[in-house]
Amino acid sequence: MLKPTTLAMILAGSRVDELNVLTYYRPKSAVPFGGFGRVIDFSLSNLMNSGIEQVALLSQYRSYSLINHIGTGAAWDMIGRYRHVSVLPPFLGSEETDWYRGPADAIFKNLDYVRYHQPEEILILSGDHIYQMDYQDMIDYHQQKNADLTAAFIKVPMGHAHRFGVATMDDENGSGGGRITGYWEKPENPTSDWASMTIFCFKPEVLYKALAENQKGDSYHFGKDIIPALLAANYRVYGYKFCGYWGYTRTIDEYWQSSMDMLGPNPKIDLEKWVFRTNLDHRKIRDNEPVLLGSNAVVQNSLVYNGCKIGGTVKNSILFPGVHVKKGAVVESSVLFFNNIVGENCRLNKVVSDVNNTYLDGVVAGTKNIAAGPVTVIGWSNTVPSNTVVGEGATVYPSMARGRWPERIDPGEVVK
Ligand SMILES: Nc1ncnc2c1ncn2[C@@H]1O[C@H](COP(=O)(O)OP(=O)(O)O[C@H]2O[C@H](CO)[C@@H](O)[C@H](O)[C@H]2O)[C@@H](O)[C@H]1O
Repeated sequence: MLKPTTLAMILAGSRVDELNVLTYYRPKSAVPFGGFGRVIDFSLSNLMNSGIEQVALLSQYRSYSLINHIGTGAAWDMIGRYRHVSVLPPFLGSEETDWYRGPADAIFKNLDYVRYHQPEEILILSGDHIYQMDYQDMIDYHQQKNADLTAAFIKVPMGHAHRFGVATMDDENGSGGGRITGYWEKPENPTSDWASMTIFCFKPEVLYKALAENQKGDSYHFGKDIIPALLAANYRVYGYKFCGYWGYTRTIDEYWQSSMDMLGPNPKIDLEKWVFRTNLDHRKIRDNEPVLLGSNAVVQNSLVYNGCKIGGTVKNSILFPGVHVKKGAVVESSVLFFNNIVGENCRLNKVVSDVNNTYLDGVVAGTKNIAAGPVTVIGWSNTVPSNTVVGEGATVYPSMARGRWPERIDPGEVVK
């Protein structure tokens, strides 16, 4: 008999078209974030800090980097007799050979796994977001209300509400939350600015029944299908209000902004206060030598991880392990993933650069207007020839063959 407890199922499946080249080879949850980790580390660290130790991850889109990153789960202390993090990719069933048709279907297809754990409650959450939250507070609220489903909501600017599932609650002004009185999935003209964070706490029997019913339809989403069905059947559906920071990072601009939110004198994401863990063995992060600052190096307001070598100037930027910035080069307001090499006298402004990119000497990439100009994105494994100019807001796809590079890439151009 297993210990009855909370079982967490992390939805880590999707590609997210708006992040284009960053999710070309990996799901959004596996996108590097914060100078040494991945987006998924926020959910996993939240679970660890909330004392939730039975975790499964559902992924079907190019899961390789995610599986590698999770490893044994030891990074989040999730290894032991009653502690684990399992990756559940789609499988060939005994009768059918289906991919997950949507998040609700992904959970449905793994219900035997869920039932085996005999959870007291089931926490379903997206692995795609940047936030620090104690799920235990939400579970306490769920139990206190004797709710069938509790979903977490955060206030967003009204102008953005159409991008989310939004709800009205019967205790609009209360601090905790309230019973949900109306729910709309990505409505054209929203009447509420409380956005669903895709964090759900279910009573197991209610979830099992709702997912079985949902299989009769042809759409398999929690926001679009499951919540409205439960509300229509008069189940006890509650909203839990979250007041902390939430980085949605759905677009490149949001990804860049959330990264910048880690800098400054009062970062919005404090990795120290709420313990943040990542797998230090993945990509051998643990083995990186100390940062080497050359005699002319200038580093201001930046996160620079071990394994970096700086000979030039780095301002308001995030450098993952193994980044080299050679002498005379200036990197400003940029995020450089693992093992980027920035050659002499290069200038990178507001650039997000995926892993293993090399900028040969004299490359100029990005905007002159850091405050308002667009982000420039360079997909992984590119070697940018000397003196190339990459215009602001350009997107370069991964692994552009050497030699095919134009001398100049125009602002906003997409190069494949
Ligand atoms: N086949 C699959 N297998 C496994 N995981 C999968 C999957 N397909 C998607 N996922 C994951 O499920 C979560 C929800 O993704 P969706 O694409 O269904 O919704 P979207 O993110 O647009 O909006 C949602 O997220 C916003 C922000 O939380 C809410 O406001 C809104 O109501 C909600 O629909 C994501 O974490 C995604 O990675």
